[in-house]
Amino acid sequence: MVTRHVSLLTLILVPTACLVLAVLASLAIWTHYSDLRLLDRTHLRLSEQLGLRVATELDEALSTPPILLEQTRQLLAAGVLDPADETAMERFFAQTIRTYPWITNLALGTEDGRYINAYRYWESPEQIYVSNATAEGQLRAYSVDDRGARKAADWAREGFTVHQRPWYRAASNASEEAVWFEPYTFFSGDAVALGVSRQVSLANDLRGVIAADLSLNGICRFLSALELFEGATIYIMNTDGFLLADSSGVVPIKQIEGFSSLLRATDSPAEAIQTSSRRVLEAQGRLNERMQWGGDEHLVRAQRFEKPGGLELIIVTTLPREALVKLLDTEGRQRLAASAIILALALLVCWLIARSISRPVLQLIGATRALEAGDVGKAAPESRIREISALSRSVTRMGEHLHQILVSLEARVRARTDELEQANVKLNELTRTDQLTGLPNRRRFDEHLRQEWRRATRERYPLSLVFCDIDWFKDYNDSYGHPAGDRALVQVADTLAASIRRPGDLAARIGGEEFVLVLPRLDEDAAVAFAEQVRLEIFARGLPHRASPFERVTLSLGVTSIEPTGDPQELNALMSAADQGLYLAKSEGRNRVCAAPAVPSPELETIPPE
Ligand SMILES: Nc1nc2c(ncn2[C@@H]2O[C@H](COP(=O)(O)OP(=O)(O)OP(=O)(O)O)[C@@H](O)[C@H]2O)c(=O)[nH]1
Repeated sequence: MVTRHVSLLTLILVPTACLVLAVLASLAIWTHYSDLRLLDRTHLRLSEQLGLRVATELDEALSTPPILLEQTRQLLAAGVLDPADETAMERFFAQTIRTYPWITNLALGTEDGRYINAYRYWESPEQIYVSNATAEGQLRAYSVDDRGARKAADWAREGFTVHQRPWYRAASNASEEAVWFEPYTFFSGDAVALGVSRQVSLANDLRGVIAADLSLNGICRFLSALELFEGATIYIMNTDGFLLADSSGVVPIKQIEGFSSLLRATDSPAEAIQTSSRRVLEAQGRLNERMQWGGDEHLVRAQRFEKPGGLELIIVTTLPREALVKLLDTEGRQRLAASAIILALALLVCWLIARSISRPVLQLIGATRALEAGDVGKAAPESRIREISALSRSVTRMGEHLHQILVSLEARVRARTDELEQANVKLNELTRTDQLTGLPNRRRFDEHLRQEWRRATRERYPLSLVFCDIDWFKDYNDSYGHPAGDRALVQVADTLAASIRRPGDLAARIGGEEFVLVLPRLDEDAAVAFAEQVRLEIFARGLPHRASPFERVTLSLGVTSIEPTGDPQELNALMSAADQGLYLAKSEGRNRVCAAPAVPSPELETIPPE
């Protein structure tokens, strides 16, 4: 099976990156769904809060007319104000509406048909007017100054019947409670007004009706000033479906042939109002549902607003879902960007971590490969990671240990090699030495003879060879025993060894009781003299030999000499001549020296020089 290898960097980087991606993706999904839930909650809460704010504002604005009516009623009842004193009444009305900027009209109508009022137009609220009508229907209007005194006549009209006015009729049909009458538009066409009227008792029990009107344009301004996001609408209508105020910033009035009138919400040019109002009216002003228009889903919330005196209004908010989603999308994009940055940073950190782990590991691999290659002296690289550092120190120690082992091994091998070499020298020596006598043996003799023969050839001097053989040695052994024979051999060997003193001379044992002397630089005569000397020395030692006619141990010696020319047959000739000399010595009675000339002959077996 083939093992697939993965790098440490990949092993750390890929799973960590996948993990980070998975966490970010789960977070994104979770956030998305939690955003949607939050969106729905926010949607609802926002429309509730908007409705509440509008209701509060409306309540405050609409609380003024009834208060003014109550104040006027009390003053009339107490006789402080006298309807007969028109000038005082006018001034009181003019000064009162000047104090309340949203109040557009304060009026009194009496049962006997007289009428007194103060009013203002919406486009020039600073300018106050008064008007008054006689029981005969002559109506006169005047502008007034800051103190409420008539400044100039404004306009006049005949045939004014106060009892026909809607506000008068509304109150006179009711009890003494304040009654809200139908909303109306200013004949100037720039405001929608809402008013309240009530019956009052005047001096001498004469009954009359007082009324206070206020413009809803202030509410319109308040609605348009609310910070609604794009596509959101808020409007107020009455239960008959007439639009009183909305957040568009335009007063909801329709103009037909120079006359202004109230606009039905279902006729509004604003799609949000037109579409939602129908459903709101069907639901009688209580609604909280999602509706679809303009390609977006809207949350439509309607609440009723009621005040004593029969005022029933509906406050409607429509909030598009898309706008909120867009807000969330902006948030989402920011979150996405932040996530991308976090992801990039996380990947960078992963890569740094992976590299900080893999790099020292790779360096460690390098160090162990160096160890493998035999480079044991190097320290493994250090790392800041504790575990890798421990591993690195361990590899270093292993290297040092290996180094020590190697050094001691080398020392031991050197020592062993030295010992072996010495043993070899010794062994070599032993293989060239005769064990019994300690003299060089046959092998050493052969080497030495060749060596001296080559040198004598080179340097052109004579080379002599002497074969020595103990006489009647078999009988010696037979007479004295083999160990005694050995001792005799050793004594003869000692004598021979002692006889040679010059470099190049050699005394060797080449057979049982056979010895040889190699004598370079001696010619035949000198060699014969040397051999004679040796024979005499052995003889002189007087080693007893009862089986010998000389009654002592004696030597027979065969001498030969040559001036070598380099002919390989010369070595054989030397050997065979020395042997021949020895044969002569034996055959002529033993205990003597005989010489034989060394003659190289092709019949002789050739001893190779090496
Ligand atoms: N003790 C002892 N005897 C040895 C050794 N090597 C050879 N010999 C004996 O030497 C004797 C040699 O005998 P031969 O070759 O017959 O010669 P020889 O008796 O000396 O007679 P000639 O040489 O003719 O005088 C043999 O009996 C061998 O056993 C040795 O290392 N120790």
